[in-house]
Amino acid sequence: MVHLMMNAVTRGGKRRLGVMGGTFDPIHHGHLVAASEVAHHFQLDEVVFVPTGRPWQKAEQAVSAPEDRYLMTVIATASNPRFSVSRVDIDRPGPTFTIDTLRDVSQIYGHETEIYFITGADALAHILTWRDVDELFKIAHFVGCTRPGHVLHDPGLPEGKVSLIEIPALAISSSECRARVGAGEPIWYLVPDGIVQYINKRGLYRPRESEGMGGC
Ligand SMILES: Nc1ncnc2c1ncn2[C@@H]1O[C@H](COP(=O)(O)OP(=O)(O)OP(=O)(O)O)[C@@H](O)[C@H]1O
Ligand SMILES: O=C(O)c1ccc[n+]([C@@H]2O[C@H](COP(=O)([O-])O)[C@@H](O)[C@H]2O)c1
Repeated sequence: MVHLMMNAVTRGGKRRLGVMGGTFDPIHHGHLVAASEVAHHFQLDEVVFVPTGRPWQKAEQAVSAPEDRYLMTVIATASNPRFSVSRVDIDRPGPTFTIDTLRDVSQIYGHETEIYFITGADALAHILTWRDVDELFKIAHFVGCTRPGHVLHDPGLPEGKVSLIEIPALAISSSECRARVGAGEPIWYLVPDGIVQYINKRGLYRPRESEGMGGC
């Protein structure tokens, strides 16, 4: 079910592009289901996943190499013809701001494209802290996905610029996946099979001494 905070999203026969930004460390089925549900409800022609380069609000935490996160995103989305992955954020030097993501994407896809920025309810709650927030709402419509454990307390979002969509609850997070791998617990079926294999192959999320001692 879709809860619209505005009554209608303009259509006008334009191409509709979903943009899903995230750290994707690693990408998991929560991300993929959210993108799929938003694509279905808003009849998006394509969803482009954009792994962050340097997520400035996660500066305090260790984040895997951009190239690993990019490759995992490619692997996870490869089987869906409507999903693609962009390098714009990982190739841009400096901290990642969504305003730059949206400017780059709209330049690549052209101004005849309506952009829907897909994000979780947790991220949306902090959107007013994002760089050039007023400009963001001029470039894209924002779609906030409900996420288990996160209730959106409207921080004062502009009317008509944001929609909320309830998606099937998948209580998965990247941090939980990383913790499970670190503890030697399985992440099969929380992430696509190819991601389990990529994490094993690259030894991601493991304490150094246990490297090579088994699979996820
Ligand atoms: N299970 C989920 N359901 C719905 N949205 C999700 C889910 N997991 C993540 N998201 C959303 O996807 C976007 C990108 O998420 P991100 O890459 O930071 O993953 P994460 O699981 O939130 O990571 P971490 O646990 O490290 O914070 C965010 O907007 C986030 O809210
Ligand atoms: O533009 C900003 O200031 C900004 C601040 C925090 C997060 N974001 C974006 O929000 C998306 C989700 O981020 P994260 O860290 O929850 O994976 C991702 O595309 C980030 O670039 C953007």
